[in-house]
Amino acid sequence: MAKSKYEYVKQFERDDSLIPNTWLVIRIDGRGFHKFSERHQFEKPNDRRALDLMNKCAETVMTEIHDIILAYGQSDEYSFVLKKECDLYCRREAKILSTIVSLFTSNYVFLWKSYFADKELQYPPSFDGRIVQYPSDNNLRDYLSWRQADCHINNLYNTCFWALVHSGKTETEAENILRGTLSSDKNELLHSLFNINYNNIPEMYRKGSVLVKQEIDFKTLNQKGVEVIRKKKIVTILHVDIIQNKFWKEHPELNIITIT
Ligand SMILES: Nc1nc2c(ncn2[C@@H]2O[C@H](COP(=O)(O)OP(=O)(O)OP(=O)(O)O)[C@@H](O)[C@H]2O)c(=O)[nH]1
Ligand SMILES: [Mg+2]
Ligand SMILES: [Mg+2]
Repeated sequence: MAKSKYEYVKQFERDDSLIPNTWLVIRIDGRGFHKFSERHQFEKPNDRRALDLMNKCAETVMTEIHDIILAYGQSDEYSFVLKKECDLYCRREAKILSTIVSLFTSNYVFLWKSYFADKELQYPPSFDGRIVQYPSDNNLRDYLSWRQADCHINNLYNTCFWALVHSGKTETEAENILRGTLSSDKNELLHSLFNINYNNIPEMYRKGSVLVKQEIDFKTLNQKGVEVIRKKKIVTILHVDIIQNKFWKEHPELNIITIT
């Protein structure tokens, strides 16, 4: 068929292919979730239902996009890791990013009622997203360590802050008490004032959520009606340390080199 005279407009499109053989990390983050969490009366500092909803959305994304090998989530953010050799959409950045962000967001709205049966969604939430390429396994591990350390620092601070506020301090007073304190001071404050042992707080709040795929055997019937065993990958959720080597050694399928 002859080309239409309009087709030249395709020349204006940019090549946004990501470079080959690099880990791809897609991080999405709730837009204005400070306000969103207030409007929906999320529990402070951690709302289990809100986090469970985030985890379910991530699980759906991971199940749908086969190239995602690992995901890590905390607060209103999720990071998805695509394997180095991934050729999804010929590694075109906009296609990969927009698919993951929209799939996550539509699931968030679609599944809202299953997690918040008693709360109407007040307005449509949105998520931003970016893709970062990491050339080495260590870069990828440092990225994930950075996010998990961020989860820990924020959670320790927020746990102290809301314990102080719930005990009658104003938000300004709580801020002043916590200004300049070290982790050890915060642990001590929780223990001495509120009899809270920080290590007993649920691991999901302290460590965030790690999603991996596990291969399992399942029984099914083939075309002749004979029972056969097939393999399939299911997404498993963990709340574990991903900074130390232990996790990476326990998951050789992720193909991350661990230096002992
Ligand atoms: N109460 C409560 N709030 C939460 C929870 N998880 C996330 N949030 C809120 O979401 C915010 C997420 O932080 P950011 O992503 O840095 O801030 P943001 O308001 O989403 O702003 P942008 O991401 O820049 O659009 C936190 O500061 C909290 O206010 C939760 O479990 N409970
Ligand atoms: Mg946000
Ligand atoms: Mg955030």
